Order: sequence, then C-alpha cells, then structure tokens
Amino acid sequence: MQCCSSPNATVCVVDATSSEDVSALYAPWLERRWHVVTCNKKVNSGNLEYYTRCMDATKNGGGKWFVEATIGAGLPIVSTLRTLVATGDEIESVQGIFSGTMSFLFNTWDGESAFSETVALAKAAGYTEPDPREDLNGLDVARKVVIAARECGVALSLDDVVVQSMVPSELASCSADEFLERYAENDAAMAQAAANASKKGCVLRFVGHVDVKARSASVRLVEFAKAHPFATLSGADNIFEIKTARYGPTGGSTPLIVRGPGAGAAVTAAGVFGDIVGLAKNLSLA
Ligand SMILES: NC(=O)C1=CN([C@@H]2O[C@H](COP(=O)(O)OP(=O)(O)OC[C@H]3O[C@@H](n4cnc5c(N)ncnc54)[C@H](OP(=O)(O)O)[C@@H]3O)[C@@H](O)[C@H]2O)C=CC1
Ligand SMILES: N[C@@H](CC=O)C(=O)O
Repeated sequence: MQCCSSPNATVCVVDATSSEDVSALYAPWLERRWHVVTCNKKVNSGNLEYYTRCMDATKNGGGKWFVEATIGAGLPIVSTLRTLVATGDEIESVQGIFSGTMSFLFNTWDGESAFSETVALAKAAGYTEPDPREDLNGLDVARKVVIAARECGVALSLDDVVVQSMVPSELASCSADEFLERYAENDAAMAQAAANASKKGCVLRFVGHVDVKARSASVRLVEFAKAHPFATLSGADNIFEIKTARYGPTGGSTPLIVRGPGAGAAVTAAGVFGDIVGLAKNLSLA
C-alpha cells in the first residue's frame, strides 16, 4: 500500500472489510509502526502464528492494534476481558449469544413460518456476514469464541472449537446467491427442531461457550426455558455472561453480564470509531 510522503507521518489503517487480502497486511503495517483499527475478525481469530506475529509487533514498539468491534460490535467485550485479566481476576468461562444474526433469527422467527425468510430479513438489516453461511454454519460465532478465548489467555484456534452447523452439507459449497435461493430446503428441519423444543416449553438459541479452565470451546444450538436470560433477548442483541473468581458462583456473586445490540452498521461503526478515538487519546492527539 502506498501512503504518505513523510516516513514519520502517523498512519492508522481502518479495516472494515472481511477480506484476508487486507488482513494479511496487518503484520507488515504494525511492524512499520502503522496503527490498525479493525472490525475484521480474520487475524485475531485466525492462524495462531500470524496472530502472535501481530501481537508481538504491537507489544514490541510497533503500531497499536485495536480490535474491539470484532466481538459484540460496539459492546465493550475486549476491553472488559482485558481489564479483568489486567486486574488479576481469573476468568472461568465466557458464554452467551455472540451473533447478532443468530440472535435476530431466533428472537424473530415464530418456529412455524419459513426460517429461510427470516434469514433474508437478517441479511437485509445488515446483520449477516457478506456470505450469511458464515453466520449459519457457526463460523462467525466460532471466530468470536476464539477471540474471547485468546483475550482470556487461552491460545485456541478455530479447529479447536466444536461447532454445530445449521447449513446442510449439500449447500456448503455453492455460491452465496444459490445458497440464499435454496436455503428454504432446510425449513422443514428447522421447524421440526423448534417444535421439539416447544413441546418442552423451551426455545432455541445459538450459543458460544469458552471454558477457560478446561481450555475448550463450543458453538451449539441449545434449548432454553423461556424465562432464561438467553431466551429473553430482542432484535440483534448479544449477551455475554462472564464468570470469574470475582464475578460468579466461585466469588459468591452473580456473573458479569454485558448485553445489547451486537450487529448492524451503527453499532459496528461506533465500535470502530471508539477505537479510533482511543488511539488518538493514546497518541495524545485528542
Ligand atoms: N455487519 C455487522 O454487524 C458487523 C460486521 N463486522 C465485520 O465487519 C466487516 C464488514 O462487514 P459488513 O460491513 O457487514 O460487510 P459488507 O459486505 O457490507 O461490507 C464489506 C465491504 O468491504 C469491501 N471490501 C471487500 N474486500 C475489499 C478489499 N480487498 N479492499 C477494499 N474493500 C474491500 C466491500 O466492497 P465491495 O462491495 O466493493 O466488494 C464492502 O464495501 C466484516 O469483517 C464483519 O465480520 C463486525 C461486527 C459487526
Ligand atoms: N455477522 C455478525 C456481524 C458481527 O460480528 C453477527 O451477526 O453478529
């Protein structure tokens, strides 16, 4: 990338794509002391060696790397986990609904109408990944699970996460457009799963879970009683339940909960802009 005539200029690259062509440049940017603000999850949930190279660059005098919007969009998840770790708390688990798309789908769908039509609504609202299969197959939540685990000091990779996909194997490799046209083929299976849950007085929710102590993680469709906090969200809300030595049963307390909209243009832009303001303050420019 060509940029700036002065070698001493302060440079901040803001990555609002989901492109690996872009994220593959983070390490050289950070190593030349360019700062990176991103909502693209490809590096902090990706190849561990490359992630470590970026972390090492930022720790060893390189540019600063801000990633708050990669999990929970504008919600304070990375900053909360970092504060807990920095203040000596011991994080035991992080569990919840980490996807705005999946939250919207199960908060909005009535269990009887076509599930695939609710997917089209989520895409139109700007909640989904550019290819909505990355939400439905659990990959987006798995990425967030890896991001949360790494922030808790557990060096997991995507391959370590046990993931339940909601994309039938025959639709896994067609084009995104063909997938959207054909996802209705899965409506009957979804209606059956919702009916099974409903018979038990439950609803379906798509849950990410990091067990910090066991150093393991999963992404699963789970049945919850209708009064459970995970069952009472609305819209594209995310919920993160963080259990630690201070917050949670071990500390004789309730868990720390962060809840609110976790996808959509406005809240994602707010997360990115918050990081840009944080960088400016850090550099004494604001
Ligand atoms: N949507 C949300 O609520 C949230 C999204 N994110 C993350 O934000 C990122 C963007 O998501 P979203 O805005 O929904 O996706 P969109 O598809 O709406 O936007 C992606 C944009 O990136 C551009 N782009 C893609 N590749 C390149 C490239 N190589 N160089 C320059 N521009 C490129 C696209 O341009 P073009 O159309 O011309 O290809 C498009 O404008 C993703 O990484 C996503 O995970 C994070 C938190 C929440
Ligand atoms: N597709 C993602 C966007 C934010 O990360 C989601 O639905 O949560």
